[in-house]
Amino acid sequence: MSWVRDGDGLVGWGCAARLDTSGTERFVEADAWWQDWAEQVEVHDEVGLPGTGPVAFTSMAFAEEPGRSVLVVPEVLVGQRDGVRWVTTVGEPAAARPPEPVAHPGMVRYSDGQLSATGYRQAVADAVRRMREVGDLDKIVLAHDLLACTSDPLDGRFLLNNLAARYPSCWTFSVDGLVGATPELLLERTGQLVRSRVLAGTIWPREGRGADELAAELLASGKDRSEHDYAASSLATCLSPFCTELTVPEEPSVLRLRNVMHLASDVSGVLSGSQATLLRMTDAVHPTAAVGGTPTPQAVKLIHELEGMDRDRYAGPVGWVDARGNGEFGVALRCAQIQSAPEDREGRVRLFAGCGIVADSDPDLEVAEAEAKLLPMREALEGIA
Ligand SMILES: C=C(O[C@H]1C=CC=C(C(=O)O)[C@@H]1O)C(=O)O
Repeated sequence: MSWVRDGDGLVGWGCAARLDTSGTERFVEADAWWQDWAEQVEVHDEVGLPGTGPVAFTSMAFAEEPGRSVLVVPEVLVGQRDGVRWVTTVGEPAAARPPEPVAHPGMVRYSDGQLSATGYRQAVADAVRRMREVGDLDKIVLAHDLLACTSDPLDGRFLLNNLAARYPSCWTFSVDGLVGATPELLLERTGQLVRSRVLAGTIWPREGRGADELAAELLASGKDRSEHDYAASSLATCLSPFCTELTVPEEPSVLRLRNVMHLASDVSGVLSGSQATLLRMTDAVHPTAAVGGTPTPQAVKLIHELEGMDRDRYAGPVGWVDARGNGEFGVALRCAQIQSAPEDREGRVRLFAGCGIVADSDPDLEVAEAEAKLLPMREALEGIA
């Protein structure tokens, strides 16, 4: 299990406690379980920072149905934050074995997942037609998947090392086989402060175009600005009832990554005295219009109809919570679900990528954008340095 950004973060192993849950009440159940569990343990914490003491790595399903959500409390946790390092153990962990060396997964073969690129193009075209003809939807985020098989066993650490090296500003995560490097922070809580990095609106490298030129084009694109505004306002609307102050930038900035650039809004707030926990607040803001759409209920319903696939935990909240209520949740993007067991002779993994669609989206460009968003995971699998 891990959650690492720029070398800081948490890495855990072993399982001291675990909850599997699903359905509409998954966040409520997860929250109650974690609070109960944390109340019953005796904690000796000499460090007192966010992420010290017991921590539950968390990965929630995107949708109410189907989907499974999981919380895992590792037996051993190693943390680092601003030059401070710590180790947390829960109970009497089994004697540590020296870690196995990380092996290359060999050759990679790709095949269609539950929704092929052609099916995805059609789903986007259908959504655009519906937006233009019916007019009950302003934005929808549609995704598709891709299967990859590796000729040798697949070790999640191989992917994590590559992602963390190539995308240091992203949050590189691994929870129960869901591995990725997300640039999008759904919600971070540190004491009474909350923070979010909303992303929506994307441009990707094109022949003969410099980075500054691309960034300027993205900022000037009305289509991307409207995609972004829906996402930022969905987050702000759902978060503001919990806050006495909430600051949303008037204009987005550009986040530059090696595969894509995004319009970004860094939102920050101060919580009111309410007892809302991070998991309850996450329940309130998920799914933002960066992964759902506007209005949310119509968009989520149409996602199910048009994609016809199970997103599982892709685009759901992923991260960690500690026993004091601090924690970080990213949006599980640029990720893959490892389906093979570590002892399997071949690896099997399901990759995901999606795009925000508005009435003037072009289905061919959305297919190309999803390709660009699949690159980090494909290159990590192929071991491209
Ligand atoms: C849904 C994804 O990206 C979201 C986050 C950033 C930009 C997005 C966009 O421009 O469409 C998406 O809203 C994904 O990477 O699968």
